[in-house]
Amino acid sequence: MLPSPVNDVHKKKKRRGGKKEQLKRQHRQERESLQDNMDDDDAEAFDTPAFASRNAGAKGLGLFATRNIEPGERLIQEPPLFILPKQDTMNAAIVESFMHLRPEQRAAYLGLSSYTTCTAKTQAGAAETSAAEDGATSSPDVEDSDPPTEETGCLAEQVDHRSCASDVQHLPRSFDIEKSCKPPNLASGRGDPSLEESDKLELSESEATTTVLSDQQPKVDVPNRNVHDLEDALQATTTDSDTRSGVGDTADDGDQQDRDSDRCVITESLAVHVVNIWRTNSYMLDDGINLDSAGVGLTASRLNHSCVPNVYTAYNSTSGCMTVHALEPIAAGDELCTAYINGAGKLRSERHAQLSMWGFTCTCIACADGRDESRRRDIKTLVNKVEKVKKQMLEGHVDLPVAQIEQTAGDLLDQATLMSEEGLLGPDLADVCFGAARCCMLIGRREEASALQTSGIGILLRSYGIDNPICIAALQAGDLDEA
Ligand SMILES: C[S@@+](CC[C@H](N)C(=O)[O-])C[C@H]1O[C@@H](n2cnc3c(N)ncnc32)[C@H](O)[C@@H]1O
Repeated sequence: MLPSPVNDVHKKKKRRGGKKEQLKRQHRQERESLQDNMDDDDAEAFDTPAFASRNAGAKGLGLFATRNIEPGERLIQEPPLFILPKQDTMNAAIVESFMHLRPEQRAAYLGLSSYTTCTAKTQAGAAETSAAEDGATSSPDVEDSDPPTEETGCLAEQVDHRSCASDVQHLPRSFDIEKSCKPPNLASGRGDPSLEESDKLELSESEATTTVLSDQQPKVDVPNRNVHDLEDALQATTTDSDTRSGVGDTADDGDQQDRDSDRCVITESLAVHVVNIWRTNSYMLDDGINLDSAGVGLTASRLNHSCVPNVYTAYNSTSGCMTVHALEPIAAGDELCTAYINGAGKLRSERHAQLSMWGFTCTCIACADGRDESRRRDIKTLVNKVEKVKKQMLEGHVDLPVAQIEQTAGDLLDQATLMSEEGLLGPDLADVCFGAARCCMLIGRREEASALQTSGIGILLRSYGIDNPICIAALQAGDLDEA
């Protein structure tokens, strides 16, 4: 369209519309160019990842920084292979989701490490052996780790809210936790001779039978030996169907070929392995509001645990991606570690009890022998102390005595300081800041409240990234400029 003189005059008039307009335009341009730069940086960051996967000694594989990393840098952004609602993380749902993956995804999934907490009724030994053969360096001798304090190895307090390795509470009602989830020595029958074969059931009868994801019969008869055999068989199933199709296939043949290559034969042992991989690698998909879904991300699955994590794993419910962000500066060569559990207010023995679900004893800096635990103990005391008041405030009690709110503000500030000193820099710290901000606000300490709110938002931005709905909501609620 040719420029119209009328439009031109109008534009000029508009342009002359005052300095305010000009400033606004300038700001908009600055914002746009900043956004462009950010996009470029992101593209660059994902072209050349800031980390590489390599051997992490006794931990198996791990992810290590290949260059210096800034706090808040997004390191991983990947859609989970599959997601399950938390209340549905039954074995059958896990196995079914696995069967619906594409063959190459199934192969990648089976390449993840698996700690054998659960074994098949008829194959207790085989499943355990296969996990070890599978390079699951995460399956140490149980004698080496803290012994579980109950015969089952599954304590109520081992149920964590961050990850699903300890999803025992979400197993089907008919599922007997006492019998189903055992450390490997018990499961294999080696550790407890009194254990009956029937006690070794992991999958319920209906879940454990051979299942075929196709209306046709499997072309490969899968022997119940170990997971490597099963993987080979799985591979053979797809290869067989691949080689069957020849030149000159019709479109129908193509469809048939697609269906064939999707075919997946599941035996009891493979099903158990699939479930154990889920238990070992799935994350609660923390979108900052709900923790009611879980998923497995191929890259994030290689992150090992530290009780002083330097990265945070989250879920962006808008993009549908799992994300991993740096919580602090990470030097080239350092390992990227996330926290499998929420261990802020927990002492080493409590953390270790929870982590036994993944089959290792943590040796991170916070777990080192002789490490002074007084700071964690103080955090624990404060967490318990403020819990009641926090609950009352969340329930909308505005008539709390000022002295009590002042005391709570002080306690939360102390907790935030201790957590920062302990290197606990994730969203839990943000929660403490927001709690303290709310207390300060209630007693008229507005400036302090605003500073705490800003710190909390900064932590959320570093942990989740600016495009995560939780950050967008926090920015809308808080002070945009200061954040
Ligand atoms: C989600 S996978 C992590 C990646 C795994 N290392 C691999 O090779 O694929 C979890 C398993 O890694 C191992 N692991 C993770 N953190 C560890 C740690 N701090 N110390 C020892 N082993 C660890 C355990 O065997 C655990 O069951």
